[in-house]
Amino acid sequence: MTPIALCFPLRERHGVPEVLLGLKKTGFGAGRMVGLGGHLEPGENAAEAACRELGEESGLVTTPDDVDLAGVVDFHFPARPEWSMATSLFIPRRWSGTEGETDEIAPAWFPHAHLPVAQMWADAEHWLHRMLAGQRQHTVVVLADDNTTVRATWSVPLTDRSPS
Ligand SMILES: Nc1[nH]c(=O)nc2c1ncn2[C@H]1C[C@H](O)[C@@H](COP(=O)(O)OP(=O)(O)OP(=O)(O)O)O1
Repeated sequence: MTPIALCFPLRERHGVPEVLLGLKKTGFGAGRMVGLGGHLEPGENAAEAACRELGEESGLVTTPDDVDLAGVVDFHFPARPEWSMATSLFIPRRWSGTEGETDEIAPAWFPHAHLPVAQMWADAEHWLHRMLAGQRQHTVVVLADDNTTVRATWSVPLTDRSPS
């Protein structure tokens, strides 16, 4: 399983909670709306990677001391095992800067109640809403052989012993 770290800035606009996602323009999952983030670099932990990737993909700046682990999702692609990922989800408590589009991704804010589900991976509904509701869970997603639809998924509360 390749370790991946994602970072989900949250804000409130006119009393409506919003999350920052990004339209992926290149690489794995191009054309989909995803969490900002990516692979860990050698020597990096997941929180460090989440902060670095947030900066590279959106321009927002935060630090590992300012992010909280909000969940873990394992994406299993049995038909393409090399795509399988162990994903740590982080929510930053604070950040600086203004988000902007990069060559890789176009960030955009979405109200929690109006996530762009049609543009997202089909499994996102199984874990993203719960994470946004404050539930810290370890979710396992098994993709079907089309590498797109969901064959199975389950979640357990995140414990200190869950991988991150
Ligand atoms: N089943 C799935 N459900 C989901 O919601 N997001 C998924 C997913 N499978 C992959 N992703 C997302 C998470 C992350 O945003 C992205 C994979 O990480 P990366 O952006 O790192 O990939 P790339 O190879 O394009 O980029 P680099 O890490 O910069 O090399 O795909």
